[in-house]
Amino acid sequence: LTANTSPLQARRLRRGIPSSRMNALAATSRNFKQAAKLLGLDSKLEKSLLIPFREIKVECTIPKDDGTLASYVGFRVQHDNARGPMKGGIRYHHEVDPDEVNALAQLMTWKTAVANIPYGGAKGGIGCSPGDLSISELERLTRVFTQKIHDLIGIHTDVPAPDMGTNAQTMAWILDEYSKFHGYSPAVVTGKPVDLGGSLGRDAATGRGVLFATEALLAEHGKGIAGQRFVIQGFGNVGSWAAQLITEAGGKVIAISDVTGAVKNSNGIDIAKLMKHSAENRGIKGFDGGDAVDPTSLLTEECDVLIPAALGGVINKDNADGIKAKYIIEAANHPTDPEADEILAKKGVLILPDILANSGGVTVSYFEWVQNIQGFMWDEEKVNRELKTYMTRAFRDTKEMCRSHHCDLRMGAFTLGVNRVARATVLRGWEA
Ligand SMILES: NC(=O)C1=CN([C@@H]2O[C@H](COP(=O)(O)OP(=O)(O)OC[C@H]3O[C@@H](n4cnc5c(N)ncnc54)[C@H](OP(=O)(O)O)[C@@H]3O)[C@@H](O)[C@H]2O)C=CC1
Ligand SMILES: O=C(O)CCC(=O)C(=O)O
Repeated sequence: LTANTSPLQARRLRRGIPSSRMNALAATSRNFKQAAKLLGLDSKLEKSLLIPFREIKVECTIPKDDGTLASYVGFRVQHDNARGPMKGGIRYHHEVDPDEVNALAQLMTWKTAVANIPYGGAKGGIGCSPGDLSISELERLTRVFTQKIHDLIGIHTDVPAPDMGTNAQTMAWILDEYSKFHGYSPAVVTGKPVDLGGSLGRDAATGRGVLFATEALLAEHGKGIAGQRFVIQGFGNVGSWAAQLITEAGGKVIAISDVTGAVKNSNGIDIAKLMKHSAENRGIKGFDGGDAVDPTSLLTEECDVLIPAALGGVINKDNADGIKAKYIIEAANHPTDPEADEILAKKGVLILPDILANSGGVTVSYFEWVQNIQGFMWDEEKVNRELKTYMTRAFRDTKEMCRSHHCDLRMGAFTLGVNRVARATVLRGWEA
């Protein structure tokens, strides 16, 4: 750390995250522009696709439990609605900033198009540390945020869902607060509790989608999940489900980290035991089923498959050269900077990009919304079966774009998503 190190860089360095990550919006827009070039998009259409539909910034002031007032900034960026209502999660994290929310909203537009579900893209967030707030403070914050944005979201306009730091309970509060203004509206959010119309299988969906996408990629190389060694960064909703399902499928998870620490066991970590430990101790730290390792070295551990399932920008020009995995499955959103992409491509590392790899979550959110609108509940087997069909098709369509546009998997997915959104935009008549 030097005198010039910003507070954000300092926090990241202490957690072992290289500080030289690119600005999230610059990185995402760079990938978009490369895809637009490969597709030969009209320059005016290109420009219009990049500009968000609407950016909302609200001040959320709540009384804390101790009677003092606290103020937080909330964002919702609605990026594009050419293919349907805008869709995307709401993140509670101290690093939430407008550029990152913008980038994540844009990624949602391409992701829903890659998954071929009838949505556009959006994302929201509140700059706060959810772990430092009590349950009642979190509820008050969520309700105030909903009061500020309720007339800009809706079943056919913008449908939020959970992301980092939020969960089914957060969605239940949004649903309740929104319903005070608009009448009972379960379809206004997805990822809500099953008792309130949530879908069976949504909680596991992103992790399960990661499993299906990984299976599809490995199968191309004559491999299966069984026998592969996995390293996972993040042990929240996505990371923990991915770890469980990979283990059930015969894969060996040899190292995992969360914000409290990292653990390694070359014989394979007992995930059920780690889940119990993590729930009882609020994190991985202190787990005795392996050796505690430095979280800084987790991403460069020797393994077959690396799954970042936490923050953005963690794989960048500082550490890309040290990565030893043969495959990277992007369960997190934008974990890899474009500069790292170039380094990893030269090393022959294959990257399954976020907008394909983690699209299982939004896909089952779509199933949830459909069930709410139909007033009919699917069984979990049907949800998982349909999810597999959607993930496999998205992988196949991406590979087809790779072949026709002579590009890697990231550009295959970007060209697929951008092309579908561009087609819908032109069909709707974008130039009056
Ligand atoms: N939830 C969903 O359906 C979807 C999520 N995603 C993406 O997946 C990623 C994870 O989201 P989700 O699982 O929902 O979030 P959660 O909040 O449930 O979990 C995040 C996990 O990341 C850990 N983490 C935070 N910072 C670090 C760090 N510096 N090093 C290691 N681990 C860290 C957290 O640790 P701790 O708990 O100790 O703070 C926690 O284990 C995000 O990028 C999100 O955008 C993508 C698609 C859908
Ligand atoms: O389930 C959803 O609607 C969105 C999930 C999400 O935020 C994401 O895919 O990044």
